[in-house]
Amino acid sequence: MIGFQEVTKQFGSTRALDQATMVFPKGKITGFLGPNGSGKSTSLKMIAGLNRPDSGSVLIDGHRPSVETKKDIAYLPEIDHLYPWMTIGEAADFTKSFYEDWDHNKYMELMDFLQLEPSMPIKKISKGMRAKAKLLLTFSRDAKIVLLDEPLSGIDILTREQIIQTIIRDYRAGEQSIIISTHEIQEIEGLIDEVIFMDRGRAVLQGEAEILRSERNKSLVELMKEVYHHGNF
Ligand SMILES: Nc1ncnc2c1ncn2[C@@H]1O[C@H](COP(=O)(O)OP(=O)(O)OP(=O)(O)O)[C@@H](O)[C@H]1O
Repeated sequence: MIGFQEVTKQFGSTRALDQATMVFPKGKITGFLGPNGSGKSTSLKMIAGLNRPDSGSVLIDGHRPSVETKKDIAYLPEIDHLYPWMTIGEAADFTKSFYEDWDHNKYMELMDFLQLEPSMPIKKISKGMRAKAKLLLTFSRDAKIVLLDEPLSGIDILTREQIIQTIIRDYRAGEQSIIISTHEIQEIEGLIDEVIFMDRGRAVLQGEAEILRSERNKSLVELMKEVYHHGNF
């Protein structure tokens, strides 16, 4: 379980997180939803150990983010972080050198499934292919925690479908925790067990997707519209 307890993070005059309290349950897929600037990327970076709270605490199975917790986390950032001068195969070798949980068989299978080739130069491939290459590197590890920051953003519909299938393909329910940040809930509604809605640096609604749907008799898309258009629920 990953828990945020009253976490605040300020960048200059911008409060990215404002006493955010939320729980990402273990072994589940959590949809981490919210408009631009609501604090999703800041939260994921905090779990990945790339930034620290100004106040409050973040605990991953009871431990503060550290070099040790990083070993169990596969993080797919929103930005295009692949080195353009590498081929996909070189980027894979580079990633592999950092992590003990690299699974070569999974890498080969996913490469085939995503219709990528190790010899493809990153600077020459399309945006959709780069998104798939990022996913390939993330899911070729057997990480206990997978953080996907906007994995579908700016990607065409067929590639989106492939990305969703990749997420479902090897997911180890109960063992692996996946957090997917997005503002496009439609694509992931069928995939997620849990949901957290962020607004202005706070988690404003969270819970099991199925329970929220039945309690409120609404789809998550409708619920999202209600949360963000009226600001109360
Ligand atoms: N390193 C930084 N320096 C300055 N401001 C930052 C930094 N990182 C985030 N912010 C600001 O903090 C706020 C929250 O940003 P964050 O990226 O966490 O939101 P988000 O929900 O992920 O949004 P998006 O969907 O646009 O990525 C924004 O106003 C953003 O501009």
